[in-house]
Amino acid sequence: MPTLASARYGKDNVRVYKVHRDEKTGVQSVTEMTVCCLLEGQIETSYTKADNSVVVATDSIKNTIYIKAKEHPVNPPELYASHLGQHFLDKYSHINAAHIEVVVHRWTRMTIDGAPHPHSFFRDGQETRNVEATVARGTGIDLKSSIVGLSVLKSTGSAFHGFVRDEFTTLPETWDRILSTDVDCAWIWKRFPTVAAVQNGVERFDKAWESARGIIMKTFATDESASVQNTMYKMCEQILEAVPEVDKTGFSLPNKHYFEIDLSWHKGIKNTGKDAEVYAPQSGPNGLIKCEVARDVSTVVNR
Ligand SMILES: O=c1[nH]c(=O)c2[nH]c(=O)[nH]c2[nH]1
Repeated sequence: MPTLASARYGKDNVRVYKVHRDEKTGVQSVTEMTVCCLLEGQIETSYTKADNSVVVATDSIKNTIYIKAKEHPVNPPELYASHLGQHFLDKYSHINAAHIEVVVHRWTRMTIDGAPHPHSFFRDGQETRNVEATVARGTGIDLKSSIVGLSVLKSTGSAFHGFVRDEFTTLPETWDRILSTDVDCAWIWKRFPTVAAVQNGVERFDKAWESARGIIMKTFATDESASVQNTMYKMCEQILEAVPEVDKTGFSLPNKHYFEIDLSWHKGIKNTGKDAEVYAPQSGPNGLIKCEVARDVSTVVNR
């Protein structure tokens, strides 16, 4: 007999903008985010028996996302996601877990005539700050924070040699190459028992984001990279060192290739090896290198 093996539902792609107006200074600050909120619980009969009495309408879930953004700070997103998820458990006894995803888009304050502008912003890249929160009855709050879509490139200081050479290999070894990727870096927090525990010491979330972003940039720039694998591992080690409340961190990095172009067919132009200046950036295929690094073995076993 078929059995409902898993079920969750809710609203995705809810776009929210919130402004904070400092009445004293006249300075305004803005946050734009995209929210997904999915619920789990005793909702089986809505699937199996057409019983809508257990369904909190996804339209109501969308409304709740707005109301909670009005009632609570939306920064840091870890705190907002925790408040939002906890609400569904407090309000509906048959809901056992809320899965919240928040994507925060960049609105960076403009500098005009050398001074920060009080109410004008620009989008300085597609990078987002993301949070996934699972708020579960009797368990607590699991938070995963991430940086997604931070595009970086270095024009030297990267090598790749010593890899397997066999009858499938055409790639030459290189001691000097372009390295470029779109950083997707996540860090998983030790479980929080309550929203109050998330709130207590809430500065930890912005500090961790700043630390991770700084470590990623500095390591990418300064490491004499032997491979994407080794450089990302070095970043993970430093993030775990910098943020003691994080159990595990990891990366998913595309290796965006830039191919040399042999232009010798045109007047004998030299454009390869040490003479390479004009390259062809590739859209695909790309390498894709992932890893997770845990603080200790017990974390690997438990999660
Ligand atoms: O840093 C790299 N890691 C690889 O695994 C790999 N494979 C490849 O073709 N180029 C690269 N570069």
